[in-house]
Amino acid sequence: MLVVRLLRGAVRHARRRPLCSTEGLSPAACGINSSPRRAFADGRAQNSNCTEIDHPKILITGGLGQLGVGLAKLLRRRFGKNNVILSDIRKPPNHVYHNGPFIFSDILDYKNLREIVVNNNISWLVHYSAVLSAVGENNVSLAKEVNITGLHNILDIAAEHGLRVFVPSTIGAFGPSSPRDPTPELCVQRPRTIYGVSKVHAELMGEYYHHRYGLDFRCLRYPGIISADSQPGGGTTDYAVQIFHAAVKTGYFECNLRSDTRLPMMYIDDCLRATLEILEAPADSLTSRTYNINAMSFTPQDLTQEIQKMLPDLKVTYNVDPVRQAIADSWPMAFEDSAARRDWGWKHEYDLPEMVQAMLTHITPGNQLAQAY
Ligand SMILES: NC(=O)c1ccc[n+]([C@@H]2O[C@H](COP(=O)([O-])OP(=O)(O)OC[C@H]3O[C@@H](n4cnc5c(N)ncnc54)[C@H](O)[C@@H]3O)[C@@H](O)[C@H]2O)c1
Ligand SMILES: C[C@@H](O)[C@H](N)C(=O)O
Repeated sequence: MLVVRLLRGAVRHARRRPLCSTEGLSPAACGINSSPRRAFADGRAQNSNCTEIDHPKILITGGLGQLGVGLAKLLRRRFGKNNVILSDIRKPPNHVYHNGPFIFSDILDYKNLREIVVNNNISWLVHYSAVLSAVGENNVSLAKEVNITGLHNILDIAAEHGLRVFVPSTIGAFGPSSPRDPTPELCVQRPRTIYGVSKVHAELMGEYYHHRYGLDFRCLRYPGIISADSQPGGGTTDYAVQIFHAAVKTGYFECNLRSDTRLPMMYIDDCLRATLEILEAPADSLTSRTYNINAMSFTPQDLTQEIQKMLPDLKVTYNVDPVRQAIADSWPMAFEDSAARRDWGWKHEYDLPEMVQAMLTHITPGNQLAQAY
């Protein structure tokens, strides 16, 4: 009886709402959304209104990692400095603190997260908090807590408040039984890491909430991301960032993956632009809620040779880390991303030579990681 009453209330509420004219609004944004954790409990479901989608107020969780600060910069250029709030559980460096709104937010604290969303009138949520692949294998319970319990909090809050929510997945959501060269959008997903398992869980939960509650869930499976001014957070693809700093600083790098380990990779500018593009894509252009995106694939040997074209003295030796190598050997070697290209016009700009040139241009002696963090 209670459920019937609440559903009737939700239908009445949806009828009272004005029709949305903005193109691309999801059912969530247009008011047929119900949240699992509270709306069914007290009938007070809230919904985004249409103008919030044109002028979103955005919260980025886990924003002090490799990707968050760059994304905040891009989104602030597009939507205004004060409309993008970075959050994390760590203290931001001064340059980040002074560049726009920053707030403490632990995704495991549901009540605090909810207060932040309500008090700041958040309409889009970019969920970047995570424990990455290599760190996750060293601390499975932390990875379960952050990547699974934390995700549940995010999805419930997003559904409750009618938010558009972006959750990145990864090449790590595939495993040794997936086709690896290339890996299609839809295929067997049996990852062998807690990171991968938690990301498959995130994809499926987000898609379930979309169908069950109308949540505007959007997800991209990122390749390994390569960035000049932010450190990677403990993943299997970290070598592809570290090699540049070693090349410029000492001319010597010890690689923890075998020289022939081929993995899909992407320059950060392409990754962040893809994220903005999927966030802005009209809902009716999306035939899926989870997309592969691809740019390039290379081995440590390919990367070394490309860097040596500009820094011929670079020397690389190999000291394989068995944990990272086993992970890399179970991941895609190349990624198939035709659905993203077809549905919302995804197109990468950086292949290996352009990426190497951009990285070495950014990593000048006056612009080292140590100074950025
Ligand atoms: N960087 C990549 O190569 C890559 C590739 C594929 C997918 N991704 C995904 O993109 C997202 C961002 O990646 P990243 O490289 O910036 O990660 P990162 O590891 O560099 O940063 C993650 C951030 O999450 C924060 N965090 C940890 N526990 C938290 C908690 N309880 N509450 C709030 N924040 C918490 C950390 O402090 C950290 O700043 C992640 O979801 C990751 O899985 C990244
Ligand atoms: C690929 C990605 O998810 C991350 N860089 C990791 O290696 O864990």
